[in-house]
Amino acid sequence: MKSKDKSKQKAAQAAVNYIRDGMTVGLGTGSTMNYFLEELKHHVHSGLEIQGIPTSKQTAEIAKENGIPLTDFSQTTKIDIAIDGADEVDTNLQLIKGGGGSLVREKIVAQAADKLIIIVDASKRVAQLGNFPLPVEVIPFGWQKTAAYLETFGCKPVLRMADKHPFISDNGNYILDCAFETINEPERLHQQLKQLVGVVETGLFINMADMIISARNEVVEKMTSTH
Ligand SMILES: O=C[C@H](O)[C@H](O)[C@H](O)COP(=O)(O)O
Repeated sequence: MKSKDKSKQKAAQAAVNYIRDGMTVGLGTGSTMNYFLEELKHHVHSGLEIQGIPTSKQTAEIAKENGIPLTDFSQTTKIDIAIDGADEVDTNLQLIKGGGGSLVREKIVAQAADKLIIIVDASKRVAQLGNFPLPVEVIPFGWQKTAAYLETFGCKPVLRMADKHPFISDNGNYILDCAFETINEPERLHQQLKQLVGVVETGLFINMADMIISARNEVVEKMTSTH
């Protein structure tokens, strides 16, 4: 296993310790989360009783294959904890997410959860956000116009493609990957972009993470938020 994968797995294993019997658990999306689902599967098979809320069709499928029980989000009154990956994490626990295109559902589930734990390999930790192009989910209608407005905020938006066609999110939308030179004020930028008609959501997760669990090979580090 490559060192980055080992690190993702270590962080995922550390996060499973926060899951208790009876919890409703938000299940994020991505390769790091897949390690978490693998780990959770073992605990469920050993008797851990949880209900999962998947943040994507992909995660729902993997959870089902692994025998992890899922529940209907619309009928859920409380999510005790959500676990998810991230593309970048800064020193204030602000995040860029959406590399896998699931940012909207991830953010809805994270917002509904009492606690959000982010699991990453340590290479995702940065002093300042912005090296990773910011995913912004947009309505397909007039996306070129939305992209032009986004550009005025100092980025180069690129329409995400999959097999020579625009990538379509689980919500039927497009993703514009917006490369900024750097993001100095993530909260302000998120608010500004959110105001544009056509923007559904940005991949900036501001003041949402309660804990970051990062790993470099065997070494696991935890950062907790004060917000
Ligand atoms: O849309 C995808 C998510 O925000 C992922 O959590 C994020 O892209 C990190 O994915 P990975 O664990 O594969 O690096």
